[in-house]
Amino acid sequence: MDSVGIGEGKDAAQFHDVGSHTLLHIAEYMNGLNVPNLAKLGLSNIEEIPGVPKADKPLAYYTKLQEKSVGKDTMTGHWEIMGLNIDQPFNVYPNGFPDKLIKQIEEITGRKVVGNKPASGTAIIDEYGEHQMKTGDLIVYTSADPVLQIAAHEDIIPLEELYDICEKVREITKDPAYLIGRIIARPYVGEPGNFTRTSNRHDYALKPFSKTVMNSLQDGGYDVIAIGKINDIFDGEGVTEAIRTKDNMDGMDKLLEVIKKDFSGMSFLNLVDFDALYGHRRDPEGYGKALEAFDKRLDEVLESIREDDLLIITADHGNDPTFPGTDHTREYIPVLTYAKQLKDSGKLPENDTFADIGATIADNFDVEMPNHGQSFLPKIKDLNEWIQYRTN
Ligand SMILES: O=P(O)(O)O[C@H]1O[C@H](CO)[C@@H](O)[C@H]1O
Ligand SMILES: [Mn+2]
Ligand SMILES: [Mn+2]
Repeated sequence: MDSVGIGEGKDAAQFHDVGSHTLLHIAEYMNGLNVPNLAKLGLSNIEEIPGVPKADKPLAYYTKLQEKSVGKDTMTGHWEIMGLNIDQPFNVYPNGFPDKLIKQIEEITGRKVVGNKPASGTAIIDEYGEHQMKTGDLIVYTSADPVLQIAAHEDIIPLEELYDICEKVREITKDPAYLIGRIIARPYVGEPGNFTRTSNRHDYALKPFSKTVMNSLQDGGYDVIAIGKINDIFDGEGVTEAIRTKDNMDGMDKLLEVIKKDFSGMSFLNLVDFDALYGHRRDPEGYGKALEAFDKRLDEVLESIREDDLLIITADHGNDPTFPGTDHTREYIPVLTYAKQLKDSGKLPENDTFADIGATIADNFDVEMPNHGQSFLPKIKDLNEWIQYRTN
């Protein structure tokens, strides 16, 4: 659940995020969230969320985790979940990108650049879209995240060309001096005053700085099925199959297809709408409705998972839609760990790294453990019974 944080992290002050709480503030705004599946798994046992009854006997083992890495962006969050600790932050560009880079982009693309500042993606196309339609200039912008985004009208700069431009910009910014996490193609359509972005967005990320649990799984001969943005976030590292999605509901459809097929390993789904359509847009109502729609689809997930499947529901950072600004918030992430075979449930330790999740997965498959994180498995009481079950 991209950006579904559960309260300010211990170090929120360093990120100017004191008081942020994505789940709580959405639930307050909605006068209570209607998420019965998350409720029975134990969401309010982590921390009470308005409208979400605390389960007497939650189905899941639950906790919240503090981020260890020095960033609150998507790549940092996901990489940490898969066992890394990013102690050297990516670069951010609050005053835009250096002239030298902009000139280089103009040279290799033969197009002029406009924008070159931090902006919200919908606002920047309102500002420069009409100009782009007239001139074919590239709209380059960034945010509080380490991203270089290029917005282009699909009728003016064809998708193929936009992707090609982004690949080239990715190449020239691999120089460690830049340390830009992602180059992102942001295509849109429509007329001035009525532009909309399309699902043809494409991210070109740096490769993870070292081996992740996904690489360990792949090396161990397991499948790693990436659904949604996951393949981009890891630049394909450790991914054995990548499935693209159009939106959250399509992501849930694809997840259900994967759950029903025969494979051995991990499937990793990212639901980005929470973040992109509602968190950054500061739309608590849309966010709340999206959480409720997600929860409805959990009916099917809880039904379809097999006896030997382990389901982990979590997030990568916060994005409190009631907080000032339009950026991510440094928050704890919720963790719900469920398997049909588990007869017990309870609280897991509140550790200081998201890497506990990757460590749990590596431990589960008995592949190389990451350098960070501790597996939950020893804390899960009836695990022996479960392991016996799944190895039979
Ligand atoms: O405002 P938009 O274009 O949605 O950009 C958002 O999307 C970027 C990548 O997730 C974030 O860095 C944030 O800036
Ligand atoms: Mn994210
Ligand atoms: Mn985001």
